[in-house]
Amino acid sequence: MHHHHRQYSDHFTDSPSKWLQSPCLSHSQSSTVPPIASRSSSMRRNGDDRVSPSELSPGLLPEVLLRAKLWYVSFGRFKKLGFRKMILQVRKRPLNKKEFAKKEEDIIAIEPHSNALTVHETKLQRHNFFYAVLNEDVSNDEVYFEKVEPIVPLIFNRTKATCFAYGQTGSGKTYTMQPLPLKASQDILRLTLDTYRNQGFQLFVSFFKIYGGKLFDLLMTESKKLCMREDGKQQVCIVGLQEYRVSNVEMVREFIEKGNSTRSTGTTGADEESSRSHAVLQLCKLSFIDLAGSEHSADTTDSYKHTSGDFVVMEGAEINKSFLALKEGIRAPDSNQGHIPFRGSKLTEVLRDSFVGDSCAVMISCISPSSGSCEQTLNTLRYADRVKSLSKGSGFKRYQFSSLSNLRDSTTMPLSFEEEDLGTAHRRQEQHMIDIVWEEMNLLVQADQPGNPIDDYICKLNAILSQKASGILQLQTQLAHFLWHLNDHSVLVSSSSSN
Ligand SMILES: Nc1ncnc2c1ncn2[C@@H]1O[C@H](COP(=O)(O)OP(=O)(O)OP(=O)(O)O)[C@@H](O)[C@H]1O
Repeated sequence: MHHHHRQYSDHFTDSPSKWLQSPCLSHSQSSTVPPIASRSSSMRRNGDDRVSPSELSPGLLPEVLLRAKLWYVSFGRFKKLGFRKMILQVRKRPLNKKEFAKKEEDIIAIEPHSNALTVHETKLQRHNFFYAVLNEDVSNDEVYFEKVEPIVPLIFNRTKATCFAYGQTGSGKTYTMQPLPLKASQDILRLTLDTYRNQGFQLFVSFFKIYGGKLFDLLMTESKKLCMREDGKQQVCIVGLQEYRVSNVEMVREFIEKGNSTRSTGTTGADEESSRSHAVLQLCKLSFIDLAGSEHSADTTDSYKHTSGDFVVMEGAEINKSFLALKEGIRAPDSNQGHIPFRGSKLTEVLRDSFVGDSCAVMISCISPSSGSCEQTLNTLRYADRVKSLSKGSGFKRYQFSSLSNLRDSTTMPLSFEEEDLGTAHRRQEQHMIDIVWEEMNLLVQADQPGNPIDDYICKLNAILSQKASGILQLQTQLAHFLWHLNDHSVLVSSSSSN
C-alpha cells in the first residue's frame, strides 16, 4: 500500500481544485518519518464497512448533496442574523453493567418527539432541558446520518466543518466519535470520485492530541511534541505534524487505529491521560474532536489533589480554559470583527481556522444516564445551554457580549423548567417564544445604540418570567407583547442606524 506524504509546496494554493488538499493546519517542515506500515488483514476489526474506491457507489450522492443543501439553508437564518452555523445534539448512552450492578437508576427521561429531556435528580427535584436528543437506542450510524453526513459535502465548498464530542469521562464521547471520521472519509472519497471527479481533490489525514497545553502527533510511533506557529498570513501552522494522503477507507481506519493506540499508551499512561487530552482528527477541512472529560475542568480541581500534584492541577486549569475558550470561540464572529479570544487555550488557537469565516460545527454532548453521574450530567447540559445561547449571540463586541451573558445570568428563567404540571407542548411553545425573545434581544444588543434600554428590557423580561407559575397562557401572552415591543424597537434601531 502506498502512503503519500503531503507535498508542502501547495499548502496555500488558491486553486479551487486543490482546495481540499489545503489543510487548516499546515506545516513548515517536510516529513522525515516513514508512514505507518500496512497492517495485516487479521488486525482489521470488521470488514463490513471496508470500502475500496472501486466499490464506491455514486447512487446516494444526490441525496447526500440535497441534505447538505437543506442543512445549510436552514442555517442561513442564523447567518442572516450574524449567528454562527452551529448545531447542538445531546446523546444519552445506556446504563452499563457496572451501573446495573451498583443498582444505579436511569435518571434521564427523553420525550422523543418534543426535544425535551428531564433529569430526575431526586423524586421531587427534576430539571428539564430542550435539545435535539438522541436516545440510548440510537445507533452510531444514525448519529452519522443525522448530524455529520450533511456537513461533509460542505468542505468541497471551502467551508470548514468541526464535530465535537463533549461530556464527562465514560459518557460515550469516544464511542460516538470513533466511527464518524471513517464514514465521513467514505463519503468524501465517494464525492471526489463522482461529483468532484477530475478536479484534483485529494484527501489527507492528520491526528494529534492536546495534552497539558502541548501538542503531540498521534500518527508518529514516538508521540512527538509539536510546536505551533503563526505564519506571515496569520495561518496556524503545526510544525512537524504529519499528514498522510489516503485513497481508501481502509487506510483511514489504519491511521485512526494507530492514533488511538498512541493516545491510550501515551507518556503518563493509558486512560487517565486519554480522558485528560483533546484528540483532534482532521480530514482536510473537516475536524473531529474528542474533547477531554468535562469533569476535569475548573470547579472539580479538588479531585486532583490526590493524583499527581501540580501538573495535574495545571492540566485541569488548561482543560477548563479550553472549554471556556471553546464557548467563546463558538460565538466568535468573523475575524475582522474585533477581538476573538483564540489565545485563551491551545485548543482554540489550533482551531482558529474553524471559528472564522465560513464554518460550521456540530457539538454532541454525551451524557451518562446513571444517578451517580447526575451532577456531571447537569453540568454537561448546562454547558450545552451556554453554548446554545452563545452560538445565537455571535457578532457582538466583547463588552457587549459580556453584558448579554450577565443578562442571561440575571434573568430568573434558565432554559429549564421545574414545574411538573406544564404539558410538553406548552413547554415547547414557551421555549420557542423565549428563543425568539432572546434572538431579538441579541439583535438589540448588537445594534448597540446609545440609549438602548436593554436594562429596562431585562427587568421587564424578569418580571414576566417570574410570573410563569401563574399559567402558561398568561405567560405566552405577556411574552408575545414583550416580543412585539422588542420588534418595534429593533425596527427603530435598524432604521435609525441605516440613516
Ligand atoms: N451509545 C452507547 N451505546 C452503547 N455503549 C456505549 C454508548 N456510549 C458509550 N458506550 C460505552 O460506554 C463506555 C464508555 O464510553 P467512552 O469510552 O466512549 O466514554 P468517553 O466519554 O470517551 O470517556 P473518556 O473521556 O474516558 O475517553 C464504553 O465501554 C462504551 O462502549
